[in-house]
This record gives sequence, C-alpha cells and structure tokens, in this order.
Amino acid sequence: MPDIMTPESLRKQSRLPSSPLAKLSLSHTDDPVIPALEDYDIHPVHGFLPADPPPLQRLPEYFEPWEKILDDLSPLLIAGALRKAVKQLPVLATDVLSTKREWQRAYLVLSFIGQGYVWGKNEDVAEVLPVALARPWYDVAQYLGLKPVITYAAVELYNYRLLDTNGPWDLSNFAVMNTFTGPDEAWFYLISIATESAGAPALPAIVACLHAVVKQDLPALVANLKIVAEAIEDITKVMVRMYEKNDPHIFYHRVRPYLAGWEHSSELPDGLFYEGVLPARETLKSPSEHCPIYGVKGVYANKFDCPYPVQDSVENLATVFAGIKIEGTYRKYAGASAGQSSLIHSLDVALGILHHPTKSTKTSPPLSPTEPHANGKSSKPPINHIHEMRKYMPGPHREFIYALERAPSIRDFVNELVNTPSYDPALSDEVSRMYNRCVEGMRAFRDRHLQVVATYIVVQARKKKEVGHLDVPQASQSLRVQQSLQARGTGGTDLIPFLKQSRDETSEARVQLDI
Ligand code: HEM
Repeated sequence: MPDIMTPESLRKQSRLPSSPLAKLSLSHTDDPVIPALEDYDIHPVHGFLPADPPPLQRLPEYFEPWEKILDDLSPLLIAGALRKAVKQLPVLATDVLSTKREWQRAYLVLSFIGQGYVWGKNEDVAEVLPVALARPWYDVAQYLGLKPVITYAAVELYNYRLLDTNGPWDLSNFAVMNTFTGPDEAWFYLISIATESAGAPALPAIVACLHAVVKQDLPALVANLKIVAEAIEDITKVMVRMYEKNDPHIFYHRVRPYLAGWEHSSELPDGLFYEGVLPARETLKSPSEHCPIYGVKGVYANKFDCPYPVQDSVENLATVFAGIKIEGTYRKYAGASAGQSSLIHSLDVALGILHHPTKSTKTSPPLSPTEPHANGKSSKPPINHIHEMRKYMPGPHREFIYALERAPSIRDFVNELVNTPSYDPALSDEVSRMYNRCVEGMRAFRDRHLQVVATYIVVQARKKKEVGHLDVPQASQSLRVQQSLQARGTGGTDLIPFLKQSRDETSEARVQLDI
C-alpha cells in the first residue's frame, strides 16, 4: 500500500534533506522545505474552514452594540436607518478581543455592517466611514492579515455553522450565519463553503505529494494525486449546484452590489475615507509583537518573513465633510470574490499552473518586492488579477501559498519522469496520467465556472430592461445601475477575457505523453 501520511507524520518530517537519489535532478529543490498544514492555520480535515472550534456565533457582551446592529442589518437597510444607527455607536476597543475566533467574528460583523453602511439600499453611496466602524475594522483586518473591506473570508470562511454538529460537512448540513438579503444570497455563500469542504482532502494530499516527490516514491505520488484529482472533481460538482437556489436576477441586482469594493469604483473614485485611520496605524501591528495567535506559531519567522506584503499606500488627510474637518485616510480595496479562495490558489500552485499578467487590464505593481515567484525561479513575479486576490486572504493562508511556491515542483518532477526512460515506464505513465487528470479537472472547473459567470453576470448585464430598483427615482439609480450593467469582476477586470485566459493557462500545465 502506498504511504498516505498523517498530518502529524508530515509535521515531523517537514524539513527534508536533499534527495539522496540523483537520477532526477530536482535542481530547484536542494533544500526543500515542505509546509505543514497546522503551521498555516489549515485544518487537516476541513482545510481552510475554521474548525475545532468552528466560527463563533456571537461576540462577548462588550461587543453587543455591533452584534445588535448586525441582528437587524436587513431591516435597518430597508428602513434606511442603518447609517443613523452606526453613527450612534461608541468606538469599541479591539484589544478586548482575545481568541482567534473572536477576532474572526469581529471581522465578519464589521464587514457586514461596513458594506451595508457604504452602499446602503437605494441610497447615495457613503464616502466617509465613521471612526466607530473604520478604526476597529481596520485593526481587526490588519490583525488577521486581511483588508478592511468585505472578503471571501468574511462571507464564507467565518460565516458558516453546522445544523447538526455531528452531521456531514456538506450542503445538506451547512448554514450561514449572516446575509444582507436572504436565502439566495445564503445559497451563494453555502456553495463556496461546500466547495471548501469538498476540496479540503486535497490539502494534506498536496503535502503528501511533495514528500513523495522528494522521496521519489511514485506509488505514494499516484495515490495522493488521485486524492487531489477527486477533490477537484468534487469541487466542480458542488459549484454547479449554484443554479439550484440562487436566482441570477436576485443575485445580480440585490446581492452583488453589497459585495463590491472601492478599488475601481466610479461612485468612490478616491476610494473610501476611513475616519480615524491614520498612516501610523500601518506599522501598529507587526505580527511578532501584536499577533500572539499567529506570531507564537512562528509562521512568519522564516526568511520570507512578510506577513502583510501589501502595505497600503496612503497619506494622512484632513478632509472637510459637510463643514466638519475630520482626519483619516482614503483607501482603495477590491470587493469579495471566490477568486480569494486559498484552496483554488493552492491547487494552482501545487500543480504548477501559472497565471501570467492579465492581458486585458493594466498591470499593477508587484504585491511586494519579496514575493516569491513560482518555485523560486525568478525574483520578479508576473502579476495577474488572481495573484492580486491574495492580498485579501487571511495572512497564514496566503503564507501557505507562498510556502507552496518555494516547495519542490510536482510538475517539474512529473515532466522529468516522463523524459527519463530508465524509470519504470508503467509507473511513470501512471503518475503522469494522474497528474494530467488533476490539471484537466482544474480546466473543467474553470469551464463550468465560466458558464456560471455567464448566467449570473453577463446575461444579467445584458437584460437592461429588467434592471432592479425600478421603484427608485432615475437620478439615484444612475451610477449604481450603470456600474452594475458592466460585466466586470469585483476587481474591475474585463471578466470574460480574464476568465478565459485563466482557463487556457490551466491547460498549458498538462505534461506531454507519448501516446
Ligand atoms: C454565482 C456564482 C459566481 C459568480 C457570479 C462568480 C463570479 C466571478 C467573477 C466575476 C470572477 C472574476 C474575478 C473577480 O471578480 O474577482 C470570479 C473569479 C473566480 N471565481 Fe467565481 N463566481 C461564482 C462562483 C464561484 C464559486 C462557487 C467558486 C468556487 C470556489 C468560484 C471561484 C472563482 C475563482 C477561483 C476565481 C478566480 C479566477 C480563476 O481562478 O480562474 N466562483 N468569479
């Protein structure tokens, strides 16, 4: 039987010596460091979903003013009373938060309230976020390695619970804790939560594949690639269930606007003004000093020590709004997208699927001068919208992806195997076919995802006559509606060319077989 390693055995062996077998060169793996899942806040069974304990459902008593607003989020939006309620909030201290789950819950709560505050319901956008929201949201996001904007982490990772705590981790038993609007939105989140769960077995299998590569243990490699392939196929099966309970019209007109950010927003061309968040706060929370939860684990205590690689470029501003001078900073952030799923990034990186600079958008500067390139081959990474999405992942999960980039390349190994006839041809054939099955699975996932995006965004954008908010006066519809009619990604991408590029790049990773 091939050796499928337990997380504990992997952890013990996480730093491996150079391979004693010299037949395959493994040139870039002289001193391979293979990441251990638990060092990156990844559960061995449930992957990127927080588990043991699961996400917190309510913050401690001190934070009731936030929780009470969240309880009534939808009614407050409908009544047009959310902004008034937020303006009455006290500025609560975030250092009262203690456990990791409390920080995560605080981020979820502030993200829902913050997005509701900015976009309102059929109201003009709010350009200034009051200090009682802006400062804690910024600090909590900084602590978790996230950004003070709604992200995949807020609406998916930290937002699930199990209906029956002893039941299965799938769509028959997941529930979401919070939405802006109701059931269609809940289903939208549930699908992603269930894809995280379906894909979770791939994560220990990826780590086991890396060990198998270093040990040149082909049976173990085949067995673990099979687990990866099956997980990818399961992700796709879950994703296409989106159609069952998420109505495209409701999604496009009612839900999606709340998930938008302010990076390329025509309504917020300068971004959002965060009252009370001054540039000095950028350096406030170095993880070693202020992040006991992650800092003590030593996640960042390596030579790539770069927990928050994207420092926001901001200036200290005093701006006058409605005759009152307030201090703070304008900040631009993209909105929530499943493109921020660390699972899909991990699969891409582990399989050596490379994404090149997005052709249809202006190339952004590198995320950080220290950001490693796939497998450490070059100092200047190519930047694609997909890479930019990493800014919006929890810090440890982003670090895991960087760690995978520094680990041995499964694809290079498979390629060398195919070109080394001295190896057992039947076995090397099996390895390469299983590797290609993984790549083809990723391609199929992206094909089906394109169809989902066409249904939920492109078709909806074309149906101009069916635009929602018909009860809203023309003037207050204008910009919001114009913007929602554009079939663009939350990061401002030209959607379909970007997604097609991403799909086509996936196929390029296939290894060539003789037959
Ligand atoms: C109604 C359902 C969905 C819609 C409308 C949708 C829409 C989009 C859009 C507009 C993008 C472009 C990038 C961006 O805006 O940031 C994107 C990217 C992406 N989405 Fe979705 N998505 C949906 C469901 C999902 C699900 C369930 C997953 C599964 C995890 C997923 C995974 C991804 C990934 C990985 C990307 C990055 C592009 C890539 O890797 O090829 N999406 N999606």
